[in-house]
Amino acid sequence: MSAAPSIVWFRDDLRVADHPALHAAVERGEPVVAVYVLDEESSGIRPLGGAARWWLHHSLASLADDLRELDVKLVLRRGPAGRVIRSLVDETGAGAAFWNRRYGGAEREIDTDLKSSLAEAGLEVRSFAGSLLFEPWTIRTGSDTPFSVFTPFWKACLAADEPRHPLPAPSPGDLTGVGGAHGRGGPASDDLDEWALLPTKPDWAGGIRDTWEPGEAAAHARLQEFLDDDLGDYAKGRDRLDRQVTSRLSPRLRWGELSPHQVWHATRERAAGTEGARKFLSEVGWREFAWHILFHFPDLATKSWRSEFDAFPWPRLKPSALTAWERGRTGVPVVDAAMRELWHTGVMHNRARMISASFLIKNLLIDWRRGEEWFWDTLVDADHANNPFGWQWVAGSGADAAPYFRIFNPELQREKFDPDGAYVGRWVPEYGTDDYPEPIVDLKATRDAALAAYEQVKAAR
Ligand SMILES: Cc1cc2nc3c(=O)[nH]c(=O)nc-3n(C[C@H](O)[C@H](O)[C@H](O)COP(=O)(O)OP(=O)(O)OC[C@H]3O[C@@H](n4cnc5c(N)ncnc54)[C@H](O)[C@@H]3O)c2cc1C
Repeated sequence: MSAAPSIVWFRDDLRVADHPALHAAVERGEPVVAVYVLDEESSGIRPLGGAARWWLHHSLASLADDLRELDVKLVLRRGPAGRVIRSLVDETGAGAAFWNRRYGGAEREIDTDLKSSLAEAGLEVRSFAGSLLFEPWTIRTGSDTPFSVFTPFWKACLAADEPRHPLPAPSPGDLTGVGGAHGRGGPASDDLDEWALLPTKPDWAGGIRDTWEPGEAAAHARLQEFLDDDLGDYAKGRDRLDRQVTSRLSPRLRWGELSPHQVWHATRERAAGTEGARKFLSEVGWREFAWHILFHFPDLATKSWRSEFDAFPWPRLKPSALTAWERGRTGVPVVDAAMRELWHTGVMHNRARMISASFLIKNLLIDWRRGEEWFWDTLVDADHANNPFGWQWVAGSGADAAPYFRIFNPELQREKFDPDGAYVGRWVPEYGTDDYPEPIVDLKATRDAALAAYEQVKAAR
């Protein structure tokens, strides 16, 4: 035995169960250095938004506790990830480095460079599939191209080998940290509090704190609760704004407190063949689809996936309209309810995301990128793929997107999906009183203007 430790680099996989990289370290048998790197410096890395930083803080604290139970200290480091990991290798004399794959463009570049330089230096370096059910390069059309339409994509996924069964969490005694019991003497770590991921002046996170408990244990508890109580209603009830039947697992999947493999198998074991399970897993399939699109089109957050949309004549931005939308003061009640739900809880119901995004793009005629950035900053589940994918889906410029001319009427959406007004009543209690503003735009006139502007996209095709 060489006793040269194994580095396990945690990224968007803040869990100890079904963690293939951690599992590989257990199998290798040497002491483990577990590390998380806050990288806000490498070129092309998108800095996290405020709500995401809040989640990250708490999820890291929870992971550190879980690793401590396994006798391993979570080492926190900050800086360009490639450089940080290389210096940790030098410091610890590591003989191996393991991580679960990332699929964004900049992240892949960092990981590929690092993999080859560490391998050249003689380390055993291995990466694993931990965050997606199907690797993006494995799901291809009959003519060997990536899919651009969801239904055949998901059919191809379902026809592929079933995703692997989740790996167990290591037990106490399976691992030892570098530096003795609980890794106290191991490599130095930053102090999580000093990263200042939590808001202080002002502390706007009260509503988010009341809504969520980040961490792997809470993620599993919610998965079980969803399967017990809500899955049966999911297929019929998932679009209703006034009911809570969706899983609310999106931040768990975003941060990897749960793996999609765990979700897949738990759902199938409980309810395989039911309508609820099929529908729910196909939504998890949309997450796969968004990530596969990002893998093949890394500029998804900034560039139109369908390039003819570059011709869209966005008018000059009216900052007051953008601010009214962000603050939930547009005078359109379902949009305002959605935007206030987002600000207060750090998430928004999927249908509300579609309605509020459509309103921004097609009634306020504001570029989808402005909306995407606001969601990026305010969502606890702000996801590199799902967020820009969702925005481009609504804008019409994305893969398998809603046709541009299909413009949501927020009033009809409210009647259909919040029939008793419970959702609007909860978030916009002053609706119907003199304190509530008049709509900032005329829905019909702005819809017509949006359709007229769209003619230029059609001409560019
Ligand atoms: C404009 C817009 C922006 C969005 N931004 C994000 C984002 O930043 N992060 C994010 O996770 N989702 C995003 N979505 C997708 C979707 O709204 C959320 O995943 C969903 O509302 C999360 O709630 P849930 O966990 O209860 O979903 P459930 O209905 O229980 O679905 C289970 C899981 O499937 C995945 N999923 C469900 N719907 C979608 C979808 N349409 N696209 C991709 N994956 C999906 C999620 O991981 C979700 O947790 C966005 C959608 C739109 C229209």
